[in-house]
Amino acid sequence: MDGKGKITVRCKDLCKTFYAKNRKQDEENEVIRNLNLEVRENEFLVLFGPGQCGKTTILNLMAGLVEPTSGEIEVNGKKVDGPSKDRGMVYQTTALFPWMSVMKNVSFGPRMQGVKKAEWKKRAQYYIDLVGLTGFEDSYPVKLSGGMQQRVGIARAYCNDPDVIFMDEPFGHLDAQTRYLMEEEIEKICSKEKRTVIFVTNNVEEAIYLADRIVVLTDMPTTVKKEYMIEIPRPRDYTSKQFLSLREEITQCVEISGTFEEAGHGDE
Ligand SMILES: Nc1ncnc2c1ncn2[C@@H]1O[C@H](COP(=O)(O)OP(=O)(O)OP(=O)(O)O)[C@@H](O)[C@H]1O
Repeated sequence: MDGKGKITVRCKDLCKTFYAKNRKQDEENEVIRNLNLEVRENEFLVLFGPGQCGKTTILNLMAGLVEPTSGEIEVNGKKVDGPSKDRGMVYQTTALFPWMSVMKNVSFGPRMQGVKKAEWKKRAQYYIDLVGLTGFEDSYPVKLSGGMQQRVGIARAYCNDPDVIFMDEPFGHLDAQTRYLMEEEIEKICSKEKRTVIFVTNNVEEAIYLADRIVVLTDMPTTVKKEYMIEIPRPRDYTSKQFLSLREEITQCVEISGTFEEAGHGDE
């Protein structure tokens, strides 16, 4: 990244408070406070922060699934005011349609838009091949491993041809081995199919392995704490000196946020 280029996503003074009514009183949960963020075209941006700081809420706001309390979000210069096919989502649990084959799951978006069969089949096959699932077109999700299901979820997001893809801890439920494999896979896919990706993870190694830039978030109410441009050449070596020293620095940056001190006094 050279810091130039078109901005795909812009969050300006973004705030989100959830209000819940309980029997005794109205409760407020201020999750995001004045978050400012710009994400450039084809950038792989990782949101990294303490547990429960509001990472998923930020993605949901950008995806138009949740409304901000104040502030604005723009995608390609257009105000976000609801979900759109220009914004794809890959979830932690795959959220596939269990009654649909891999082909039908991947092609779901184009089919819903009325794209002709020959075209959606071609497009879906391209992404099925890209994620390494050639031969599994007619399989159903239940027959696939967790890693394979995530591949379907990724192919489905790409097949809709979005401008930006949000990935919410997509490998969080996978075993360590599969997770490493998927990190390599997603890197290959992203270098072949350039897209703006905003990726949430709690795993510092995953963040450094994948990111062009890591945005470290504060505790709740969350905002940007610090940003790191990751300029280590790809594919990255988890054991290199540069990787390890960055891991140390970013881990400390998150720990200093006070999560752990507060956790110690949680029951007082
Ligand atoms: N729809 C909602 N209604 C009320 N509160 C919500 C809602 N969605 C999220 N929250 C609250 O927002 C806070 C942040 O949750 P969120 O899931 O965004 O954090 P996170 O950083 O993604 O968590 P994790 O580290 O577990 O992935 C939590 O206190 C949660 O209870």
